[in-house]
Amino acid sequence: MSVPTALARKRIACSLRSLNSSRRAYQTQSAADRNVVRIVEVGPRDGLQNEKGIVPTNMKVELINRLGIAGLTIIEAGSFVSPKWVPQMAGTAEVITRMEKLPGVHYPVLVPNMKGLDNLLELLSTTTSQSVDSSSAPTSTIPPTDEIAIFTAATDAFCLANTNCTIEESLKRLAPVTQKAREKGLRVRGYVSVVITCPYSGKVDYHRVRDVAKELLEMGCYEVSLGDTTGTGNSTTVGDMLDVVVGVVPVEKLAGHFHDTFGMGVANALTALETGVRTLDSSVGGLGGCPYSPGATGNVATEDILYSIQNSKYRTEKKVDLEQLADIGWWISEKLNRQNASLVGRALRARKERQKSEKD
Ligand SMILES: CC(C)(COP(=O)([O-])OP(=O)([O-])OC[C@H]1O[C@@H](n2cnc3c(N)ncnc32)[C@H](O)[C@@H]1OP(=O)([O-])[O-])[C@@H](O)C(=O)NCCC(=O)NCCSC(=O)C[C@@](C)(O)CC(=O)[O-]
Repeated sequence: MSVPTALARKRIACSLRSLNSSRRAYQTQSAADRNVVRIVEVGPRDGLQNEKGIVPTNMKVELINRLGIAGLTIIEAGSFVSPKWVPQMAGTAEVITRMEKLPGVHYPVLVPNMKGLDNLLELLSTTTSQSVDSSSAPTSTIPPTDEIAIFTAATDAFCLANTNCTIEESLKRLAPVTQKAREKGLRVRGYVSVVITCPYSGKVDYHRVRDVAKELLEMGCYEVSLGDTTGTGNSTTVGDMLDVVVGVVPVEKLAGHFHDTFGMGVANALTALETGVRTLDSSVGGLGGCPYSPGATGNVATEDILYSIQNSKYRTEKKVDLEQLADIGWWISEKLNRQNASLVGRALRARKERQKSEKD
């Protein structure tokens, strides 16, 4: 057996420390808490950013409002990115100003650089939206958002295509953004894209995923979402990737973000849950795709994730009305003239129609 080098010994010690701290945090939670799954609904952002046409602001606002009423508590509302790069997100300032801000619901927005953060901060300094309780009149003013999401990738090729800079440059760009956002009281979430395969450079080195995720956490992100942007992962590759990452990054700080290109989204989400991940990103009706990941389809559908954990040990913190969510999936799919990509949404509608025709 070979003797580990000093660097390897340091890495092992570091992994053990991280595992022990994860284990301690895990042991202090009750079994019920451990099985609470946070859903981050990304439909209004990841879902709509890839649409061919421009989605009207009214429709975006209605989508966000309906998702909140259905019980979702984290709804990614849009992006403060360059409209030259992603024109579909150009109206985000108006969207987050006009949406109904439900108490207890968070509405993060994507920010790629200091310009995006400054634009958001300017908006926050001048705007507050009404806190609306469905049972009463507006009660107080709450800022439209309390959270940003920054994003980078596990390959330089994707990072360049998506944000015009290498991973290293993006981390340098994002560090002061994170610091300033935190100083202004905003929470910061991080994304690492292409954690399984890259559309430009192929198979991804999972150690790179691990190192970038670690840097984002050290920078000040409270959580890092691992994106299978191309949707090529399966239970084995996602499990292998998580094994590498979780050796160094505490599992409770990770989220899974699975695109459903090969129909593996639910399987990958369940693999992530079994590994200890408790936050999953998904989009209603399986909307979406990344403009810089050719051929990739939308995120795994929120309806499919919720159905997959029904009658299991897992539950969401707040009850989400699955029937209502499925109706939203149908509504937005029809409005966008696209196929509803949620199999659960389709099955629920078919059942409803059968029941109706049996009654008639
Ligand atoms: C990062 C940049 C800006 C660099 O793009 P760049 O061209 O290098 O930037 P620049 O600084 O040279 O600016 C170019 C122009 O954009 C303007 N600009 C510059 N920044 C902003 C801003 N924030 N807001 C508004 N305008 C901005 C800037 O003012 C300038 O305007 P001009 O002087 O030519 O008129 C660009 O590449 C960009 O915006 N990229 C975003 C791409 C994107 O949104 N991709 C999708 C989101 S990531 C994703 O979907 C993956 C994820 C998160 O879901 C996880 C997964 O599935 O993997």
